[in-house]
Amino acid sequence: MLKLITSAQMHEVDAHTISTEPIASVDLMERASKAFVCFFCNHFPDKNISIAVYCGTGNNGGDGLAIARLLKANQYENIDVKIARFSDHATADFDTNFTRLKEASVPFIELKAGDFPEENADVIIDALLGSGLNKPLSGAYADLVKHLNNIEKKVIAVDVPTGLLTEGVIDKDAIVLKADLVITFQRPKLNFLLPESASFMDDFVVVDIGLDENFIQNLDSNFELIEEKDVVKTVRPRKKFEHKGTFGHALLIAGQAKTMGAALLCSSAAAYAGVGLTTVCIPAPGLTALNSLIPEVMAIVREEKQMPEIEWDKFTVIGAGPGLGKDSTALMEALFANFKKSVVLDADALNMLSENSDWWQSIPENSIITPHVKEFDRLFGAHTSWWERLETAKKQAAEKKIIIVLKNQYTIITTPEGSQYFNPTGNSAMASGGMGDVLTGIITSFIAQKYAPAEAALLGVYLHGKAGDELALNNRSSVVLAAQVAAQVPVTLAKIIAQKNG
Ligand SMILES: NC(=O)C1=CN([C@@H]2O[C@H](COP(=O)(O)OP(=O)(O)OC[C@H]3O[C@@H](n4cnc5c(N)ncnc54)[C@H](O)[C@@H]3O)[C@@H](O)[C@H]2O)[C@@H](O)CC1
Ligand SMILES: Nc1ncnc2c1ncn2[C@@H]1O[C@H](COP(=O)(O)OP(=O)(O)O)[C@@H](O)[C@H]1O
Ligand SMILES: [K+]
Repeated sequence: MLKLITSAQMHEVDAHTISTEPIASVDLMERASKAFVCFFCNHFPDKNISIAVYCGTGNNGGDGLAIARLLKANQYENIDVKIARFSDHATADFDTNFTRLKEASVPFIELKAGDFPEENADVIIDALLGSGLNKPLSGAYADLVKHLNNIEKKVIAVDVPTGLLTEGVIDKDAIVLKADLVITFQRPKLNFLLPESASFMDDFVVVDIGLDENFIQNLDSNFELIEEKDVVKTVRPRKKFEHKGTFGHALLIAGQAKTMGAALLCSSAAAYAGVGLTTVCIPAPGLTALNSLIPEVMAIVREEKQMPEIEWDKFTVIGAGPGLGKDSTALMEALFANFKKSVVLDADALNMLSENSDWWQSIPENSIITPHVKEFDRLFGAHTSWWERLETAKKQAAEKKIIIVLKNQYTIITTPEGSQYFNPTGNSAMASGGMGDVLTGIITSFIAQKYAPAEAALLGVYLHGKAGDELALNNRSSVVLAAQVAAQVPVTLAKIIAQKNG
């Protein structure tokens, strides 16, 4: 896991690294600037492009000055620097780099508030403000950023897009210099992982600047980014002599006439993810489709008005909700009355739960809910920002002793203990119907296979996204369908297990 930290903590890490490595802060700035330039040179190999580096007078601006000098040393000849000296304050490392810039004869001008020259460069490097932002942009900075946004150039931001808060509620009307790419130092900033950042930046990459990792990992933060090695550590390869009884029996309660596909998708995904036995509880019209698509899955047929006979004790885990419709409250109540092990609730199970809040007290501890944003808000009330949703998830997971999987580009898994794990896998080719149903099947399958529910959630979310990445990225496919992801899971899983075996 990579611990994710606030800007204030990042400043602590800088200070700690400077004093204990030890390294002069201006040398750390040089190291950060080199890391930026190294990525930039690979990304923009054409040395003839014209580049304008906009610098503030803090350390982000200091980085900008060092970057301009290093780019010139790397044979980028068409460089000029624009310094936004809108106050008397400049950091010592800015001043040192200003002297070095002049020594290296990189052309520069100092901008005057309200009088900005025309910009003809191909690329703008944004080194105006970084993680030191402590209030919304106003005055000359706001004017400059609006001016640069209007000219619609390619913008590469240093560490943070100017004007974007790295954590806390992002104001959707904030004045931010929109970046095509952010080359950020050491860690993704928390807000880069929340959907509101999409209005201000298209993408980011993280470059290592050699800060003290041990110190970062020991900082007090409940936010973590899942790494592949965590998943490699968690998976358990199958052993000789293990049989279907070893891998549990999952029941999925899903599907209705119009949305039978959801039942097929979640139950097949459970089977592909390796559960020993899968049963799906569906209405009769789904039976032929089920048997044709995936004969390995067994069925409990339910009639419209009649409760099906379910031997609850037979099942290791139950996943409920995909395509279920909202008129299955009696079945859900029977589930909660009869089944005391972890359940996985998704889709219509969550929609019914939001209208039957007394069910909460019957949901077994360490159960998992997998809402997308609308289901989350239906359950816990409307939110105006994702930062607030993070706080709500933490509070609700602790109060209800459940694991909350809030789905998105970077799905967030919140445990009852208050940890919040961001998942890095997955891509927009997966934004297609049925994808969540597959995730429900996968997580249910891992619980059946005796992974602890939090492990099953982490493993399931990571693998689901990774399977989608393999399909979309390796095949250059712009759309991936849910059934393809389900069928890819065993392949993805095998690659993870192979890493474990060395
Ligand atoms: N040793 C370090 O601390 C390192 C810092 N690095 C760079 O330093 C940056 C952080 O530098 P600083 O802390 O100097 O901060 P910034 O350069 O981001 O901002 C400079 C100053 O601007 C002022 N400011 C904040 N919000 C403002 C607003 N809305 N309008 C006008 N002025 C505002 C603040 O006084 C702030 O300290 C990082 O983003 C990174 O680019 C890197 O060089 C790596 C090492
Ligand atoms: N842009 C994306 N990047 C990563 N994952 C995505 C993206 N779009 C969708 N997904 C994943 O697909 C799933 C969609 O779930 P959900 O909205 O419940 O779909 P459905 O209701 O159609 O089954 C989630 O796991 C989500 O993380
Ligand atoms: K910046």
